[in-house]
Amino acid sequence: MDRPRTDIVLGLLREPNGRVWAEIRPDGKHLAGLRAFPGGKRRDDETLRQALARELDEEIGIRVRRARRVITLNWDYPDRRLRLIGFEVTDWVGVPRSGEGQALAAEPLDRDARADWLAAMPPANRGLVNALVLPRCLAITPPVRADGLTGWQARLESRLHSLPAPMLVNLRPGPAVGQASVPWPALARAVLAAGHWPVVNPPADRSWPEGLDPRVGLHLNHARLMSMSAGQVRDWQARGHLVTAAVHDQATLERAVELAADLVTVSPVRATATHPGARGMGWAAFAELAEAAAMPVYALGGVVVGDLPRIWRRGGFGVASISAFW
Ligand SMILES: Nc1nc2c([nH]c(=O)n2[C@@H]2O[C@H](COP(=O)(O)OP(=O)(O)OP(=O)(O)O)[C@@H](O)[C@H]2O)c(=O)[nH]1
Repeated sequence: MDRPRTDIVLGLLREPNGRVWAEIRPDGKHLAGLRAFPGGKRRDDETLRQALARELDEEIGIRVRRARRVITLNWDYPDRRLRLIGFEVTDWVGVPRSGEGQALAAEPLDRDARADWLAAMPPANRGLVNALVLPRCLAITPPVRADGLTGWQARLESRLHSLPAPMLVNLRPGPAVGQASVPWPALARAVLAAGHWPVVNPPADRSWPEGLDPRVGLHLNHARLMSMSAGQVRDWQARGHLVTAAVHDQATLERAVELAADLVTVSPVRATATHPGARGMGWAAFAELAEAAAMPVYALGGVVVGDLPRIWRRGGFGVASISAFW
């Protein structure tokens, strides 16, 4: 039988100016020399929040006043099986200071600083960093209609300015238009100019991100998720691209975890008008997939922004939709 997981509570302390506190793991400890969030093991007699309060008091001398759980992820090291529980802490008493001799500093963390943080932290922390920078809403564009790409692009550009920024915007003109005719760089620029975070579907030749703005994310649909090599995905991520993936079941989730996708959509949660005939998996199945994920999970399929509290209760992170946003 698998060894039980050890719960690790982590404080993601965010200052009002957007800086986030992190320490350098001290010599002699697991992951020594890497940047890490303050926190540690939950004791058997503690709740998660009690453990968070104790760890942050002991380690950096602060008293937590407001914290919300933003992500939980399972991570296996060769010698230990962990469950990392990240709490975003936005109000506390005291100034964080090193209580255990570790270097401690608050650094900016936003979309542009994301890649530097990921490079400095252990791979396990990718999901935690992403949970601090990703918007909760992912708007997927509807496909091109009878009026063609020009009408679609005009509708997109006008809508972008009325969507509350920032959002993730997944550009999907759909199969009716040839990849070659889609003006991807111009579309991505329009999304960026409106303050959002563009995500595109790379064509099959896979060499495409050459020269692409690193702020543009790349989406792996089912076919790409199953065929893409981990090395290719790592290469995109090393250039700063966010990599998103479509998950429908345990097998596709395992593949997304293997490729270390930055976020996944899980669908269809409910039956939707855009995919007639597809039955929703329901919230219990969604929760099971969210629990096994190592990255932020967006519910997709018949969900709306008002479902966010329900999504959070089931271990999800955000909401993805076509019809809720267009
Ligand atoms: N504090 C902290 N630990 C992390 C992070 N990411 C991550 O994988 N871990 C792992 O989570 C565990 C944290 O537990 P800990 O800090 O109480 O454990 P430790 O090994 O330092 O102390 P120990 O000597 O009591 O075993 C370690 O195995 C650590 O490598 C992180 O961002 N912060």
